[in-house]
Amino acid sequence: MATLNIFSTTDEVLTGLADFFVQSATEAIAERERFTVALSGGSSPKKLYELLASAAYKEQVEWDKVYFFFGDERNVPDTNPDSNALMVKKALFDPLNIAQQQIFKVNTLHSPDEAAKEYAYDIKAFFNHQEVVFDLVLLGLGDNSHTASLFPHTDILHDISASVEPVFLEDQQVFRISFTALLINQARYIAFLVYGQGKAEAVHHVLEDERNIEEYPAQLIRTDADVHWFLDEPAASLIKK
Ligand SMILES: O=C1O[C@H](COP(=O)(O)O)[C@@H](O)[C@H](O)[C@H]1O
Repeated sequence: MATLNIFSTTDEVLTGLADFFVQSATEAIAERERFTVALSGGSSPKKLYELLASAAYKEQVEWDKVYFFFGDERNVPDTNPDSNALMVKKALFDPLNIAQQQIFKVNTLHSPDEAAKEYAYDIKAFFNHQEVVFDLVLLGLGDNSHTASLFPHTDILHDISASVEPVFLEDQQVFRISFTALLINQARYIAFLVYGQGKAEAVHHVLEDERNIEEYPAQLIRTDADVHWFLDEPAASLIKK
């Protein structure tokens, strides 16, 4: 069973996850002298990144030993307001002066297919072509139960490689580039950040409904105790068990 951490307020959720990030980083650096983390995008995590860059947290992590990746990216230039890379640059990388060689971004100047292949290669090369095991993968949850860019009824849900793939979203007529579920599931720790009443139904479907990955893709993510959900009470309000 995944570990559920439920807090009263959004600020408490963010602090809970920031503390978990620090703990995971400290453990990884002590054991392997580096911390590899795949970041999530979208609307929810910006506040987490700002918190990690704040005075309260910035001295708690050896940032020069942290290597950053992106679990998914929009197929837009990294100057576009929709870019996950731009959001993280403003919220985390620039305030902490993270060196470019610690940041592994998707090259969205290439076609989605090429960008995904190139990113998969860069990741494998970073891990010396051994099994890719991130220390931590951060995830969000869309109100349609997508996570990373594993969207309902897309081909990537059936991908059986631990890799990076392009995803076409028919309803929006846009591409994204995303880790596959298998790549995410190889991580040491996985943490979901989910807050707000608007996410309550998705949380219930993913954690408690019958398995239906076409409708609830986040059910593809493993559910052992090293998968930590950080929720506020509104987002957790439809959890029955
Ligand atoms: O894991 C992720 O989830 C979000 C959905 O989060 P939201 O806060 O925007 O609702 C997703 O779109 C994002 O790209 C991804 O990394």
